[in-house]
Amino acid sequence: MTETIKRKLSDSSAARWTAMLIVSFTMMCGYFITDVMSPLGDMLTRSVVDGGMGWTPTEYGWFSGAYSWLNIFLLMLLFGGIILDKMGVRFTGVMACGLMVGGALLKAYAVSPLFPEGGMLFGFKTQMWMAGLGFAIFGMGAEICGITVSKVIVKWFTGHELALALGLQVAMARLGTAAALFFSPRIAAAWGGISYPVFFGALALCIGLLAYLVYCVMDRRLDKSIAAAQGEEEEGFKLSDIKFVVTNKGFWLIALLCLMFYAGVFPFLKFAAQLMIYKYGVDPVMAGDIPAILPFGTILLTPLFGSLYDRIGKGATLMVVGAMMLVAVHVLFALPILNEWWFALIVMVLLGIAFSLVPSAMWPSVPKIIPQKQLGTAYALIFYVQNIGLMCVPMLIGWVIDRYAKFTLPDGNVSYDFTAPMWIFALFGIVAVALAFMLKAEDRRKGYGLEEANIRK
Ligand SMILES: C[C@H](NC(=O)[C@@H](N)CCCCN)C(=O)O
Repeated sequence: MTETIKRKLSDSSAARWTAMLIVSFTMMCGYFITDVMSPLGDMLTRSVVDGGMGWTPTEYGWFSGAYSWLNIFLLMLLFGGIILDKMGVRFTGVMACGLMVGGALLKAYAVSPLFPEGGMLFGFKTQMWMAGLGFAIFGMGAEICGITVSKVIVKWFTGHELALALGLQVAMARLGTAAALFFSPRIAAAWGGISYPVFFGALALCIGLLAYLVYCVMDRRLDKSIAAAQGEEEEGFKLSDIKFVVTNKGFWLIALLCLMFYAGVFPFLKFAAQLMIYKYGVDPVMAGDIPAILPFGTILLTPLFGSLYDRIGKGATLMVVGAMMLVAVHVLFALPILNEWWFALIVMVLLGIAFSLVPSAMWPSVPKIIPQKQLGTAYALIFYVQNIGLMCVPMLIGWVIDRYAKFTLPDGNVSYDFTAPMWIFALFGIVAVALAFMLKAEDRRKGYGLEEANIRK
């Protein structure tokens, strides 16, 4: 009797790369909105007479951390992970996109002239609270979308070019960040308002939502082909899965490394434009251009390192090297040397390399530690831990700037000295290095295979 070997849709390379491109496009639009305000920090914190919005650095720090409010306090990321493992990627992805669009629109409204200015609540401007609420709703959608997209890629690429695909997805997301850093101040200056780049991003996100709906059709077909090839459905999520994940030491080392490493990158990006203006003398309209090098560099390097990991392994080593480079970068930014734009550019390129090494190895390492059935929960828990840093670090840095970095020049203008904030960022890097070494040792003990190639020969 001849047995027919049924192929899954994911065995077709055209189908899996198309799926990857579609979901990555949606994520890219999300990343645009995440950083759309980062190069506008100076505009927000300038006084109203100088054409700014008069926010304090502390308010700007709170607003930047608002991305994680609901994820942390309402445990939305954890619920998102459970919803993902229970309801699947189609329902969860569409829900997440809807939240992103709604949140982005609320944020744009809050910083537009339509919002009544002047109110105060708990010592902060109501405008900041409203923009923060929009950003918090958006952040909930963005993080749930992030874990969904990771799961989609693992679903299509396991046994194939997993790290390369995850690397390319991250690269496209970084393109969204780079576009935000580069275009946002230009759109705001050309159209005469901070809300315009945010409205533009919300529109792009609507297209991202439509793209995800197209992906849903592909996903349904993939599920049918999996059922035909395997003859049975995968077992669903159980609450005991959370216990399985949180009792795994390797999982905690990755989660804490993620917290510390990303605390030194994403929150830094929120203040990088101001660092360029006040330490390196860059013109405010071009202040986002040097930080934009960071995501641009990662666009090429993340897939490159991902493919290296796929073919020759060394995932834990890549994370150790990346974390060490993060420390070097922040120390160079902190030291009172070479306050020239070209030096800032070189250091930013180094940060781009570090920011490619760690993510390209970290995200494909999670499925080596946690089985696919619990992957949604595992990614959600890692993002949850990471969000603690994404919320607290901008608040801390904003407060440190207000308290220790702000000074008045002889001509009466306000200026900032970024030495203290940069040493704080370097400290996060040092802890990340220690964690990366511990993960490497744990891998040797438990045999997760982090140093092994991903592609099965
Ligand atoms: C893939 C990974 N994503 C995340 O870390 C998200 N939790 C945070 C997204 C914040 C966007 N500025 C990454 O981007 O490396």
